Amino acid sequence: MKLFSKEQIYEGDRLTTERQNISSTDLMERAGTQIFNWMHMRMQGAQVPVHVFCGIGNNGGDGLVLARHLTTHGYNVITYVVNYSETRSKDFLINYDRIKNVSKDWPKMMTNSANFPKIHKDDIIVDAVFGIGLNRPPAEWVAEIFQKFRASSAFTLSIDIPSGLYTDKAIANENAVVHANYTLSFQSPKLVFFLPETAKFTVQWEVLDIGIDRDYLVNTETEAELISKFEILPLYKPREKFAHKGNFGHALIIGGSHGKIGAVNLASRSCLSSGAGLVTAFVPECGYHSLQASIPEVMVLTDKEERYISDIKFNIEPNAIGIGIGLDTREETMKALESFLEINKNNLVVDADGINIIARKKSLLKLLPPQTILTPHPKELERLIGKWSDDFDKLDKVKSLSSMYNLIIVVKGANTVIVYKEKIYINTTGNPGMATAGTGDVLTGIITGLIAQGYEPLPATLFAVYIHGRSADIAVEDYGYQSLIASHIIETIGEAYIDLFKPPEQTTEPAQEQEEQQ
Ligand SMILES: NC(=O)C1=CN([C@@H]2O[C@H](COP(=O)(O)OP(=O)(O)OC[C@H]3O[C@@H](n4cnc5c(N)ncnc54)[C@H](O)[C@@H]3O)[C@@H](O)[C@H]2O)[C@H](O)CC1
Ligand SMILES: [K+]
Repeated sequence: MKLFSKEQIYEGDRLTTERQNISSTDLMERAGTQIFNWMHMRMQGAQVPVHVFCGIGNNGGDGLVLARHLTTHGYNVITYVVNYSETRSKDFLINYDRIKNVSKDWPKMMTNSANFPKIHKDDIIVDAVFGIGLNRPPAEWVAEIFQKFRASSAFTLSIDIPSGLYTDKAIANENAVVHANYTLSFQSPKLVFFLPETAKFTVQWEVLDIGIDRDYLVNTETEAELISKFEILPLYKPREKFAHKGNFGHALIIGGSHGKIGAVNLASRSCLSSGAGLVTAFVPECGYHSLQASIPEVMVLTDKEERYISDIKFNIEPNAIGIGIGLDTREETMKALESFLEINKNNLVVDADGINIIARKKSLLKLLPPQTILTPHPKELERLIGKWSDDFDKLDKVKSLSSMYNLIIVVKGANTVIVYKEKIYINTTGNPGMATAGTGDVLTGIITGLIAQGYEPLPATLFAVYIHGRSADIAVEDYGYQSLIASHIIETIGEAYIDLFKPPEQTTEPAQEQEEQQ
């Protein structure tokens, strides 16, 4: 799913009104009506007090449309105008007039936080104060209103975006943002719903279709994209009946040191389970027996050193190499990695200590082959790009590193982000159970396995991150967050593949909602 920028959304609105020959007021009517339909379907006329807080821009206009429909359908609705500016938008004003026609209770004007109403915890708050047009911090008294929303504990539904969030920059003050239980976002979710510092401001989100011009939506390239089954399925490479193991490549996993052979075990097993035809592990001598005994399918080559890797030499011709897991960063191993990179021409996936070594010696970056994949966790990323001031600064830094060295960078986290040059992909699978030892090794194995069997580096990375998270989502149903371990994720890779071909669960749209949309 494309994540449109603020500018692209405004342009989409403009083109839609032009091509569908409707006014911006009509478009706002659609937007507000969609929110109403959503609520009406769930509330079925319940007389819970609904407090609709409207700003003075178009987000506030949407709120007024909603409040009008709630009123005419007999709901218990109280409307407020958070009058943070006298520069009201045209469509706000039109809808301000319209609501006065349907109710004797005109919207209550708020110019400070002192006259904030009493809101019971079982009431509903609709937040239509700021939309995507926020361009500077809200006034202190407006922030106080947001804090009172939160203090009331009432269910808070934000329209389009929790008020106080920008679409394209970091917030300055967490207290000046609405904490939404649910956000109904028009046409596309906003990037900030997925970034670590701002994801918490909405517990859930949903996209409402307001009929923006199809051609525009299809043909507009976005900087960010959300990756779910819909995007992943077309990347899948089907297998032919007469295929044999030689068709699916040879993957090499290089890593391990005394006490960290398990990392290589995990990566090699996940590499096999992702579908690589052959997998060889290259480890220090001490890893030989445990690997041979625990994974009979994997071939093992060893370094001359017993406890660490000192010289990476092998007589096979792999199609992809995953390197760095459990590697250690001692001097001898650093030298070995450097010598290896100087002659290597193979597709590479670099993880863990492989990244730490490169972070210590940045000149190694230019030895990485084109479209090498780096899979840092937050600390490794910081060693690589330095400290960042906020999520947007982090993305900028990652993008420039990616562009400068032609790298695919997997920024691991709750919503793993894959960056390639100027483009960012946000994964939607995975769960908190994955915050446990070895899950990164499993990911490295899957990416390496996919490249070995013929996936190009970028599709391999997107596919792997998705499958890795999906496997964990399947496994967590049996194990729960606490007891999920990396090995479980490997066991369910097969189910994650099968799941790709299951039809999506049916979402039954009640007829009533459909009718209202027309
Ligand atoms: N396709 C769609 O998604 C549609 C969305 N709609 C809704 O319109 C808003 C965006 O409306 P806009 O008027 O541009 O912005 P806001 O409502 O967020 O209004 C803010 C308004 O106030 C000014 N401003 C910005 N920051 C501040 C501040 N800190 N203090 C005071 N004033 C501020 C700014 O100049 C704006 O004018 C979108 O989110 C949707 O809800 C349409 O209804 C239909 C199509
Ligand atoms: K809002």
